[in-house]
Amino acid sequence: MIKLRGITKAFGRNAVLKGIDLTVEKGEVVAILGPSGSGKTTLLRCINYLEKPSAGEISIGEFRVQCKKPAKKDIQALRRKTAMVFQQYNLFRHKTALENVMEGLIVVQRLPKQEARKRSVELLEKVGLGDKLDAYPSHLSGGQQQRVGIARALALNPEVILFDEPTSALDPELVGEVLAVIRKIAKEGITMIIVTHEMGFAQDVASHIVFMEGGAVVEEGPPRALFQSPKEERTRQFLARFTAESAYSI
Ligand SMILES: Nc1ncnc2c1ncn2[C@@H]1O[C@H](COP(=O)(O)OP(=O)(O)OP(=O)(O)O)[C@@H](O)[C@H]1O
Repeated sequence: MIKLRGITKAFGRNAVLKGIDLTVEKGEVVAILGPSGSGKTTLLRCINYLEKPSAGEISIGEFRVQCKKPAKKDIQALRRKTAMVFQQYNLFRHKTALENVMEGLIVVQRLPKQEARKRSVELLEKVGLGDKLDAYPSHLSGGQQQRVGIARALALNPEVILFDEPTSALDPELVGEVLAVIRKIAKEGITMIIVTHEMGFAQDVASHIVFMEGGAVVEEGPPRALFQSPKEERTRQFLARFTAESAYSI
């Protein structure tokens, strides 16, 4: 189980996270929704210390970090327990798909090269890229690069995978293939926190939805309740805006 308590983050005078509490059960898929600038990405980045929270506490199982004064070893441990899938993929440009996935297994998990290779091939096959092992990122579509990013995150065998708007950099026709892979691994019981603007996907895949605005959690609950009968006016307005926009784009 993952527990965030009182996560606070400011950039200068801009208070971006105002004491976030969140509990994610093992195997749960949590989608974080909210308007642009509400702090969704910052929250995700705080969970694996790509951003340093100003205050709060992060627990993953028995492991606990006090964010104000974390020990260096605790930050390293936190990073090993969490893997991030980035909006812009963040692959090594000069490494092949296979080498990108192997990297974490060799450097972080210290697996022997042959073992790392075998596991990476399996993971790339799992995300449908068994025929692209030796391709460099520049020869892969955005959707394929993101699937390498997902294989790389899975390779680390983390307690939770953090997805930061995994499809928002993709051309519309490539979104489906990435969402299909995320759907597939969600069914395997991997704990995930997904920041997304894909409402249909969130509704479909997530077991729990969190709606954020202005650096705070406004409302959270199961998808059905939150989408069909939101309690808060701000959630209602946000969802109504999205529904109107998608109707317009059709
Ligand atoms: N590195 C940074 N330095 C200064 N301000 C930042 C930094 N990163 C984010 N912010 C600010 O924090 C606020 C929240 O940004 P964040 O990216 O977390 O929002 P978001 O909800 O993920 O938005 P979007 O849906 O547009 O990605 C914004 O006001 C943003 O300008």
